Amino acid sequence: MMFGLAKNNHISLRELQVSRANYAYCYSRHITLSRARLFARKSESDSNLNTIINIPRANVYRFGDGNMATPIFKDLEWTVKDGESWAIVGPAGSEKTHLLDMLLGYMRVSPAPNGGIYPFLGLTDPPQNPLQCIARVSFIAQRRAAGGAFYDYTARYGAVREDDRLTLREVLFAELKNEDSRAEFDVLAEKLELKHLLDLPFIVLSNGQTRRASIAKALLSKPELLLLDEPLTGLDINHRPKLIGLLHELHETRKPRVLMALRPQDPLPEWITHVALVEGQYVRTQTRASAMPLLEQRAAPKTAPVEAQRTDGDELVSMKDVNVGYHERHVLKNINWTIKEGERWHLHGSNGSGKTTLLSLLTGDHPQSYTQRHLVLFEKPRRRQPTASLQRLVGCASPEVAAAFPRRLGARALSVRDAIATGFEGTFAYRPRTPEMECRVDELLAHLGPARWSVVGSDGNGEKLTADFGARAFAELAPGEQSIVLLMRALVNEAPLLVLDEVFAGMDSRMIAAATDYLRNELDSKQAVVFVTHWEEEVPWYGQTMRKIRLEDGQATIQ
Ligand SMILES: Nc1ncnc2c1ncn2[C@@H]1O[C@H](COP(=O)(O)OP(=O)(O)OP(=O)(O)O)[C@@H](O)[C@H]1O
Repeated sequence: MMFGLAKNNHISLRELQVSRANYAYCYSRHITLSRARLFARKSESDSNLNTIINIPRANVYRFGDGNMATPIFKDLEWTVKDGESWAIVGPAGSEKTHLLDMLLGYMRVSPAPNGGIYPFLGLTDPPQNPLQCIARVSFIAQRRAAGGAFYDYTARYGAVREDDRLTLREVLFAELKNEDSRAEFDVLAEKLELKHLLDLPFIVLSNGQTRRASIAKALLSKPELLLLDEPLTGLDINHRPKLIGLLHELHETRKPRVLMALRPQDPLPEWITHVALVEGQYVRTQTRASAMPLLEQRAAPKTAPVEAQRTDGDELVSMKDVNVGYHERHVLKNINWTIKEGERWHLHGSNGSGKTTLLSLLTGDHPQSYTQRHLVLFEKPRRRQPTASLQRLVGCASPEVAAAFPRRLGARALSVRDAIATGFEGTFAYRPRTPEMECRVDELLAHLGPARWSVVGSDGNGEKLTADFGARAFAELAPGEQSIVLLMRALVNEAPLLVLDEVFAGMDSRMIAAATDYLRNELDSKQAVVFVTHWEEEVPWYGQTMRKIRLEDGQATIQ
């Protein structure tokens, strides 16, 4: 439930004003030029008329940066013709996001392409405004998602009264332009498998359900171009091909054209004909055939087997016939599950199958954890286990924690070190630290800090890089950096149980490699882990003795 529906909501107001001003200027210039071209164009070739994206050769800067500053992208040359199907692929989430920002007008392209980035929008009279014709849906964690204060993500677990919350139907209906759009709405709800969720409060939708709803909302606004930032993140294995098929269908009919940013390890959809490979300051644009060998090289490295895990530990969690429901809706049905010391679990199942709900019982976040007949957590029935103790006994990183974590700026901003150290108590507030705590934070920063994953980390300057990173404001970090800091927060207390839900979301390949290495080699053999991902090969213990629990429609199968 962390993904807001507002388009581009991670852009600050200042940036938005600047870019709107820039767009207003470009748009009026675009209108003047396009009108002139519209009449002159009869003599132009068809191929010019079919240009969707046009950047002949340019550097790309942040607004406010002069031409002498280091560009975000250098010598970018990119032309997209109508009928071509492009994907932006790159190991670093932030670089792909910058390229999408540029397409949205949030970066300065120098020299500005004659007639604007999107010549095809200038073909009508009057020309269309790019700001209103392009929609972006982003699935990576938003940099300032929670703003300054912590918000109570557990509200979702209450039995929300359905009449006092905005339903999914209401959220989507707000996008309908007229009565005719109703029929399209029905088709879209069917195709994105949202029909059965329409009358639920929007707040209770699972991560995957929220992502599908975000796409529906963007499509109902009828853009000419839909930009999707890592659309496969958090989608279950069945929904991925369905979504990719739907996007293909839309792209073929140009309703709308689709451009998505993918990770190198995501399968490249069959219908993609061209790839813009983003690495550092350079974007290499090429055909699918020439990009494939490079993509295969860059896919996340497979993990090799290490030692078998222990199976003779004490019980940390015991659930018998656990049920969770809201009115007549049963979300968990008679779950029996025991977690012992040292066990490594992969929890998986379709979107909406109940994984987050199950984990919220372990972390004590769910009010119905108190009413279970048999839910024993760390040798005590849940009712006798205070929530504050559970917060210390369970190290947790999840999309919910990421969305709720405070992102204050200014005097009360949490530094990276402060943010990691909140994990000692499992809270979200600053706490003074003992020298031992400082040492533990140092240890984690050495293993998981920028010296391990930053592109400038290997030049012998690791200590300074780590120290500087530790002092930075958490709220100012890129989304992938925030994700790895929140993983460190979950690990810092060396809790007996770790709950790691979609922890790699938004991380770059190098960060994932460092985190995988830590989880495989540095945990105490007594620590138990529940790892949640829709990508089995991402589980650090993939291919080894690993326990699996699968949820389907609220029922568990232990494998
Ligand atoms: N308060 C509530 N009232 C009604 N239904 C709810 C409520 N909270 C959650 N649900 C429903 O419970 C189901 C399970 O949600 P949950 O978030 O546990 O799924 P999940 O397996 O974690 O999914 P995902 O993989 O998409 O994150 C969903 O269908 C969701 O809509």
